[in-house]
Order: sequence, then structure tokens, then C-alpha cells
Amino acid sequence: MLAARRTYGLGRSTLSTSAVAVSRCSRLGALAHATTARCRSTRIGSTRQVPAARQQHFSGGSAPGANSLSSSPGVGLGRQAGCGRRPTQLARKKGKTEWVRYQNMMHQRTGLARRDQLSSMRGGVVGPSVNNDAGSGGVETSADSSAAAAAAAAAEASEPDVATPTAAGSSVTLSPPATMATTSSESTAVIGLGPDDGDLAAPDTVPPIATTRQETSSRISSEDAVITDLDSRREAALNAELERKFGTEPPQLEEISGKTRRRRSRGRGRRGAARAVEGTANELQHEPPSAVSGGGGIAPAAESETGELNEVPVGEAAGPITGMSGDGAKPASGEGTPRSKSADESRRGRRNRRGGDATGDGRGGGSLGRGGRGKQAAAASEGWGGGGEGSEDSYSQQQGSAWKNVHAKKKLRWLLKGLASDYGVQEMLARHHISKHTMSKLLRVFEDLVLDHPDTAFPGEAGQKLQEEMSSLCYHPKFQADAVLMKRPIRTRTTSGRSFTFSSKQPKRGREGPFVKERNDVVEKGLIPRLVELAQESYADEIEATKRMDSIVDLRNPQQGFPLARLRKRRIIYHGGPTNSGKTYQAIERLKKAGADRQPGDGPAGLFCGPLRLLALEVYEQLNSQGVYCSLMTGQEKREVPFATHVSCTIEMASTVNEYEVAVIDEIQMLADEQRGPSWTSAVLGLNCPEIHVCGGMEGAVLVEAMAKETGDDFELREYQRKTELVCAEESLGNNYKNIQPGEK
Ligand SMILES: Nc1ncnc2c1ncn2[C@@H]1O[C@H](COP(=O)(O)OP(=O)(O)OP(=O)(O)O)[C@@H](O)[C@H]1O
Repeated sequence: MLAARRTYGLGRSTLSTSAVAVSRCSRLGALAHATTARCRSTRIGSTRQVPAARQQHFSGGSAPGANSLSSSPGVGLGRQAGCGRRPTQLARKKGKTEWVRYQNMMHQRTGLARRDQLSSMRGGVVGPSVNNDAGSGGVETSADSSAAAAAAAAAEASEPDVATPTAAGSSVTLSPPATMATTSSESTAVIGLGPDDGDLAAPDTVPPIATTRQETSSRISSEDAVITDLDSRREAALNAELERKFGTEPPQLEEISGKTRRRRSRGRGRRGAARAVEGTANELQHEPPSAVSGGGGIAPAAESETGELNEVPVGEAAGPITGMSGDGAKPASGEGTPRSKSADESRRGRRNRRGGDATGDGRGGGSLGRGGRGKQAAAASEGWGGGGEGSEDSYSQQQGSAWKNVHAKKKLRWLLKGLASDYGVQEMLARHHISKHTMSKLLRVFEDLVLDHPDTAFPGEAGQKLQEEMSSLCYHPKFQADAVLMKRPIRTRTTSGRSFTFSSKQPKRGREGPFVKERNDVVEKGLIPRLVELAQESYADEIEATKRMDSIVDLRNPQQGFPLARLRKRRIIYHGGPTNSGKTYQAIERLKKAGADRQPGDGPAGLFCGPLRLLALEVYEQLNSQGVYCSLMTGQEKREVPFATHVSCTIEMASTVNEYEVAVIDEIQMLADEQRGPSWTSAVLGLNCPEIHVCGGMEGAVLVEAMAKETGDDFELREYQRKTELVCAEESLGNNYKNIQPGEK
């Protein structure tokens, strides 16, 4: 150690720290600790020295790079790899993007190059480059610290006085796995820094930015290539196995980039990979070869299971990729029977797709290594379009048979169930007087019709288009639910080749995504008219009954709630003006004349409606006192006068069924009352009377006129003015009711 200190001119503290690091690595001798020590060595001191003994210790003394002391200042790959982990791993761990990862790498490299430059300008020593040896296939460490010390002594002996880069150029052999060997070697070659590069401590040895970027991108792309190669090899193995079993080309899965695959797999891990592989294998097993080949109108299920298929365990189908669970290893049942008819098989496939205790192989980013991917691939292979390779092409040829697919049935039920609970669909059908009850029955009939007679369910060319669109829609409810449950957007492709992204949130009104828009296009223009047509054929009576009910309970047009009033032409005379201007007086004068030609037993001919019982009582007394027989009808009491030709009542007691000759509605401004307003509205709209006198302030004239226009009645406005000015009494009644004097006579 002392020799090493003299050689490299290190301070005591630096040396001691390095020594601690070396001794620790010597004791542990594990990859993690060696890596830690390496990282620490790059941080120790401004001179960034690594004792020769320690470097030799890393290289195991006898490693190929141990004696190839590099004179490089360490700006090359060894320096880049000095952090001990692949940059990709670091970036993944820190969740950084490619750009951030690249920037960090550049910063590190630039900083190290500057320190090398400073060291050389001071005449100091420069550190060794850490040479990545491509041939060792792993990290070589040694617990033999004595060998390291001996190597350091040898280095000191060869270069006793001058701290040269050559003397410092011990090599640390930290080789990546065999798959990464090419990458490391290539990177080193690009930089041009290797054991034979000589003295590169001069400032101009800092690699240009372009070169560094090229090296970085090359390294990353090389790693991607390696991973993609692994994926493709897994997929190729599975395809070869399936082709050998089924004798045909297996369904092609969706092509996605390696970057996308890794990003997706990062959040799902190995379990998702195993589940996806297993699920895909099951789907592929359930998908017969005939379906893959696209049988020109022949049901894929009918053509299906050969004995070979039934004998293929799922685990075998998955080949070398995964080890299957017990459930997954069970052979498919239903020998010789159509696949879609086998409920047991369907359940088994469902159970298998859940993954069981299957374990995946390797990293989760395998070519089939995702749950969603497997699901999507399964959808592509199982789908309504006949499944498998060329499903989109062969879909149109298999329209009739596609519905017999058991998965297509489920999707159809999802779709119809979603439609049944969709308020928009309910409203659209309600416009055609199809009630919710009728709709549920109709959808069941429609489902049977689609499954049993698809040509009848979708007649004509437009029907074929609708059927195709519906098959696309069938993916939507499930994926929409997945998006909501998984709280992340889900992107998928339909059998018609279009891709949709399902949001995890309910879209805001007016900002509907492609699902909603597409649903509106297909459902409103295609499916709803077909359902209405079907309902009119099958449930004509129910539609007619609903139509009558709708006409009664529909409150959007209240005037339609009084059919007797609507049967006659009415005339509404509005008496408007300030209080005590004689409006009611004139109306009652007209009321008195009603029923002159009435015979006994014909019933009342005149009606007075007021807001108060006392007002009704007042009119009742007034009319009877003047020889006009009038009954009193209030909520509190009822006074029926024999042979009465008139009725005085509170507004709530007015009948819209009885026929009157003349009616008076007083205090019409009470229309605006929150509690009792509807009573005046009903009276105005519903009195079965050809002549209606309405009394009140002028503020209600516009509204009554609009109501008359709505009901088709005539409207006449009579405006009144006070004869005398309204003057308040100068003195109060003195709290003595005896001071009240008679008013109107
Ligand atoms: N032409 C008239 N001849 C005799 N009395 C009249 C005449 N016009 C109005 N009156 C009397 O004036 C008083 C007020 O009349 P009326 O109640 O009809 O006014 P109004 O405008 O309906 O008042 P409100 O708006 O408070 O109901 C009543 O006592 C009524 O008898």
C-alpha cells in the first residue's frame, strides 16, 4: 500500500479510503460490493486514482486484463461503465427517460474528462481505464488480497519513480454477460480507447460530443437489439412449437416495438408475462387450425378440433417459454365437438387465462410477456372475425360463423347488456315508445337472432356493415371496464383494424372519445333503427300501450293532460289592471248571466275560482243573495245548493271534467306561486269551458296569452284603470273590529 501511495502520489486519506474499499471487497468478493467499490473509486480524490493492488484484486490477478495495463486516462468505456451498473438499469431504477439518462451519462463523462485534463496539466497522474473484457462472461473478483498486493508491488517495481499512466493502468475486468459482450466491445471500439491507445491524457483526448452521443445511442440500441433478440427467440420458439403441433402457421401477434414492450412490461412484471404467455397459449390452443386458415364461410368451431389439438397440453403448446400450472397442463376436452359449444372448455380456458401458478421465464418483457398483450392477442385470435392470422381479411368471409364463437357470444352479451343499461340507448328507444321492459326482452330476442340467424338479424349490405361495426364494438365494454378498473388508458385494436384508446375516466360531455363517437355512429344510425324495426314486428301491442301511457304521463306538454279542454275552442278574456279597479266585478257580472237557458238537472253553468275560502264564500253569498243559485266548494266545507247553476270554489276544487258555460279565475298572478301555482295553471289549461274570464294584475297577461297560444285558444285582453286614487286611511281601526264599515254593496 505504501508503494502504491508513493507511486501514485496519493494523499494518506485517499489511500486509506481506497484501502478500506479494497479490503472490503476482498472480504466479500461479491459482485455488488465490487461494484460499490468501483463506484467509490471514481469518487475518491480529485486525482481519481485506483491503486494497482485494488485493480488487480478486481481483475483477480490472473484475469486477461490484469496485465494489460492501460495507459488510457480513463475516458473510455471503462470509465463509462465505472458506475458499476448498466446505464439502462440505472435509468430504470430512477425512472428517468432516455434523454435524462443520456444527459446524466454525458455529465458524468464530461466531469471525468475535465478531471483528467486538470490532472495532466498539474503533471499528476491519471487513472487507469477500466477495461471491459468481453470474454469472461461475468464479474471476476478475487478474495486474494495478497495477490493484489503482489501485483501492486510489481507495478511499483516496474515504474518506481514516475507516476505514468502506464503504471496506473491496471485493468478491472467487469464483463457483462455473454449477450452484452458485443455491445461493450463495440462501444470501446467507437471511442477508440483500449489497452493499446497509449497516452491519452492530453486535453484533446476528450471525445467529441458527437462521438459520445453516437456511442451512447449505439450502446442503447445494442441493448435493445439484445433484448429484442431474446424476445424474438422466445416468440420464434413458441411459433415453431405451435406450427409443429398444428401444422399451420400460428396467429401473428401484434407488432409492437421493443421499447413499448419494455415500458409496458415494467409495470407488470413476470407474473403478467407468465399469465400472458399462458393465456395466449390457451387461446391458441382453443383456436383451431381451420380458423386460422380462414375457412370461407365455414364455422371455425365446426371445422375444429382434431385429435392432435385435443392431445396438446397447454404446457407443451407454450413450449420452452413457460412452465404451466396443473390446470394449464390439462389437455383440452371436447374431442370432436365444436369448440364453441363446449362450455367446459370455455370455463377451462377462462381459468387458464387467469394464470394460476404459472411462472414466466426471464424478464417480463418477452414477446408474449404481458397480460394485456396476451389478452389482446387472444382477442385478435378468438375474435368475431374468425381469429388468427388474417382475421381482418377473413372476417368478411366468416360473418355468419363468427357469431358462433363462444367468445363472440360473450362479447355480444357484453355489448347488449351495456346497451340495456345505457341511458342514451334507453332514451333513443323511448322515443319510439319502447319501454325499458320491452327493451330487455327485445335485446334477448335480438341476441338469439344474431346468434342463430345472423343474416336475418343484419339483412342487406348495410346489415353486413352494421354487423362488422358491432363486432368492433364488442371489444369496447370489456376494455372500457378494464380501463376504469386499472385506472389507466387502454389502447386496443378492433377487428376492423381501427385502434381505440379507452380512457379510465368518464369523458366529459362534448369531449367524448372515439368510443362514444363510434358508439353513436353505429348505435344511432345502425343498431337502433334495426331494434325499432324488430320491436315493431314482435312487440306491437306493448309499443301501442306504451304510447298511450306516454301521452298521459308526459309532463313536458301539460296542456295535453286535459283532453276535454283540448276538444273545444275556448276564449280567454284577461281582465287586467290595478287593485280595486273593478276587474272581478265585471267578470262576475258576466258570470251571473250564465246558465240562463239551463234546465234543472243540467248542472252548474258558471264557475268562480278564487285563492281563498273567504273569497269563495263572499262570491257564494253575493250570488245567492242576488237570486243566482250557487254552491260553495272549498277544501274545508261543501255547500251544495239545490238546482244551483253556479259554483263558487277555491282554485284547487275546480273541476276540469265538468262542463261550464262561463268560468272566472281570480287572482291569476298566483300562477307564480311556488306552492299553489300549478292549480292556476291547471285551471287555465284544463277548464272545460268555452268562455273563461281571468282576473289579475297586468303582469300575468303575457304568460296567459302564451298559454292560450299553446292550447290554441283565443285570447282577449281587457285592461282596467282605477276610478279613484287609492288612499290609505289616516287613522287605524284602533284595534276595534267595531270600526269596520261595509264596503262593496
Ligand atoms: N262598475 C262598478 N259598479 C259598481 N261597483 C263597482 C264597479 N266596479 C267596481 N266596483 C266595486 O269596486 C270594488 C272593487 O272592485 P273589484 O273587486 O272588482 O276590483 P278588483 O280590481 O277586482 O280588485 P282586486 O284586484 O283587489 O280583486 C268592489 O267592491 C266592486 O263592487
